[in-house]
Amino acid sequence: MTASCHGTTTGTPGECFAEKRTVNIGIIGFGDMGRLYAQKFIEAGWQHVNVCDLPAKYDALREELADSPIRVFRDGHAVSRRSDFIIYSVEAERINAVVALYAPSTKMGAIVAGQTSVKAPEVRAFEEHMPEDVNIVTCHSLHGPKIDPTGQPLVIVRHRSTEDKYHLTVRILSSLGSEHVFLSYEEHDRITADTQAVTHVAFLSMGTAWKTQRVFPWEDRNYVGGIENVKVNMALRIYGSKWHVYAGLAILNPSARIQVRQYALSVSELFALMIQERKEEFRARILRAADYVFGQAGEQRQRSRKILLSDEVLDRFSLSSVPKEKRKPNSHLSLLAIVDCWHALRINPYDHLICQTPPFRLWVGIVEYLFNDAEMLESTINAALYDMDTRGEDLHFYSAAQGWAQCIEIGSMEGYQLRFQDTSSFFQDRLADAGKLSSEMIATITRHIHQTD
Ligand SMILES: NC(=O)C1=CN([C@@H]2O[C@H](COP(=O)(O)OP(=O)(O)OC[C@H]3O[C@@H](n4cnc5c(N)ncnc54)[C@H](OP(=O)(O)O)[C@@H]3O)[C@@H](O)[C@H]2O)C=CC1
Ligand SMILES: O=C(O)C(=O)Cc1ccc(O)cc1
Repeated sequence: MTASCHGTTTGTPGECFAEKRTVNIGIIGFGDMGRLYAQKFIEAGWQHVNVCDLPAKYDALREELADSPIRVFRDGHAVSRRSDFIIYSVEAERINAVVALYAPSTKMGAIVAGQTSVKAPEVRAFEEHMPEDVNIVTCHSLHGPKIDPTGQPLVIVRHRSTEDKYHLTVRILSSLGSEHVFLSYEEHDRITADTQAVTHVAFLSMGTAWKTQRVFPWEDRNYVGGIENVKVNMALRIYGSKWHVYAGLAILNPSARIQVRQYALSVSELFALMIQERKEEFRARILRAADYVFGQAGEQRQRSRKILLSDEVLDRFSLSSVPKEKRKPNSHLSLLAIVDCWHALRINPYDHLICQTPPFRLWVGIVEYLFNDAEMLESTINAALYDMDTRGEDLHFYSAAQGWAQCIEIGSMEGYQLRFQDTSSFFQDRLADAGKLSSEMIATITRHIHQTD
């Protein structure tokens, strides 16, 4: 084994060959993310990857993985006893119960990590149930299971660890090829409350608003082209995913309520100004928020832009066969409200790009697109105040956003599930197409960003 595999994180996969033959990696929860991680560890040359799901799935998994180097065990006890590094990749809502169950079987001196999207409950569970000799270095991949982890952010939280176990963890996680972001668990939860929980509320509310109007947005010329494509593709992408992922990260994150509450308040206060046609107040509030988030518009009335979505990329990814017509003015209440929300909470979304998920990157991208185009922003403000078609749509968006925020506020997982499934079943015929198209859109935009870095 070379020196670089001892106590440093700089060893290349080749240099760490010996440790890849001896270290046992464990994964408890062989769902979408557990599978992705197991595959990546095997591809990187780790020879002992031990996995389990619920005992009831043991036989089926053994059969499925009969020809795979991944080793299947009956339960988390069997995985924990033999593994040096163990990742819990289960539903956030279950993390405490699952950790409590398997913690006593953890190998002495091992490292435990979790993949849940919210870290406070996970760290609490590890602290409460793990023996004191166990190291806690946890992680969170900020992308879904169908996205290539290469270059995507991977948060690593060193919570309680010796130096060598911490570096071993980083070397193991380097197999994913992601960009490491080192944070405390509190920082992680504060930032992801914005990059994930609030972003999802905006897209979920768009979906619910379309559903209550019985509108399939890909059939409606108002939702075709430009930033509308991002709204439609991302909303449907979320509704095509597992509800527990979104419910867990919103309801169990202690910072999410504060931020979601402010987003709902921003929607509500802006909507009140709109329907009262209080133009001066409304316009001044939007521009103050814009100055805070994007800086003062300079001589060319340009504000700062970092994501730089192009018209060509935006127009390329449409679910619709309806031709794009001249852009119809829209209030973009969802976008105005997020800038107002960032302003109210003194959040700089560009600082949060360190924890960007694909939907957040696109969200910031379309917001800056709107706020950078002075003409479009003025027509948006006018539509918000005086366009009666837009007002009807905004009423539905307003109601949906309040409903989602209340559901998160009261912390109802069941309510979240019912609301989520109610809207996703309305769109069910197009969810698969939207998932594919949005992944292509994300891949194109990721390439574009890396080329312009
Ligand atoms: N999907 C995503 O985009 C991302 C998800 N995450 C987080 O990663 C975690 C896993 O998500 P994901 O893989 O998508 O979810 P999945 O539902 O696909 O996987 C979770 C798996 O854990 C199993 N499980 C539950 N209890 C136990 C147990 N006691 N022992 C062993 N296995 C158990 C579940 O079984 P069953 O289904 O029968 O309950 C399921 O197969 C979540 O906390 C999520 O928030 C993080 C980043 C991205
Ligand atoms: O749509 C996507 O790609 C996502 O952003 C998925 C996602 C869901 C939960 C996470 O904790 C991280 C990423």
